[in-house]
Amino acid sequence: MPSVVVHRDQDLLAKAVAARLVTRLVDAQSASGGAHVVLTGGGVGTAVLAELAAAPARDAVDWRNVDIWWGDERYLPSGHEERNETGARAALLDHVDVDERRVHPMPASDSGLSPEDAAQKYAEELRKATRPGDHGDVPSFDVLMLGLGPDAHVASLFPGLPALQESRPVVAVHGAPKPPPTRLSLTLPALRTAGEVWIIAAGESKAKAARLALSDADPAEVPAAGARGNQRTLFVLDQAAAGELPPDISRPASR
Ligand SMILES: O=C(O)[C@H](O)[C@@H](O)[C@H](O)[C@H](O)COP(=O)(O)O
Repeated sequence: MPSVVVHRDQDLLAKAVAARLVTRLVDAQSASGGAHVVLTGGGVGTAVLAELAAAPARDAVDWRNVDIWWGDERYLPSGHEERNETGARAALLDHVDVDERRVHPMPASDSGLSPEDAAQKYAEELRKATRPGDHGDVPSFDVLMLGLGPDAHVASLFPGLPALQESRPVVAVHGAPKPPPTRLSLTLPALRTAGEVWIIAAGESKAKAARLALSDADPAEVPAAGARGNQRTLFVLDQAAAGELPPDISRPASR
């Protein structure tokens, strides 16, 4: 059963998730010597990274010992301002001492690869990073962050699209309703290899999606309902996004 934490507003939510991420990465590094984190695009996901860059405890994380992945990417040229990688670098990665060999952006459209071949290339990069004890062809991500669309999409898994039926770990997405139409995305099976999945959403426009995502709805129609970690699933919402949840779980953590 997913847990739900509600914060007063979007700004406090981003700060609180940044603090939670520091602790999660430090705990993972202490336990296993390294950490695998999957970043998300979108406004809230990028705001979390910016708050992390500014967080006093930021450098409690050994940034050279973190593998950084993406849950999805817009299929645009490298460096394009709309790429999730571009936003993540500006918000955080350019401000911490990461080991570039362990930063794993999804291929860009100027790679010369078709979206399908780009997806296959990323799947191969994921497979090469697996360690003994991982589940299948994807590393056991310590934490995988997801933004939430008003239609309950996560990553680039949009309701009704074929990507939701995929068993492969990475797919090309065409005809995405959120521009740009061509994207790359981890699939639900790949998301589920994560120890912890955090779904992060703010704003009234996400309230219905959050309610549906917490139900046992069909992931083909409500993709976020299929986004579950194998140890923990956490919804971190602001009060507005929690507005359609029962009072006993939509109580804010702080006023
Ligand atoms: O590439 C993307 O657009 C994101 O991966 C997407 O899944 C995003 O996280 C949600 O659409 C929420 O976006 P907002 O937080 O900006 O509402």
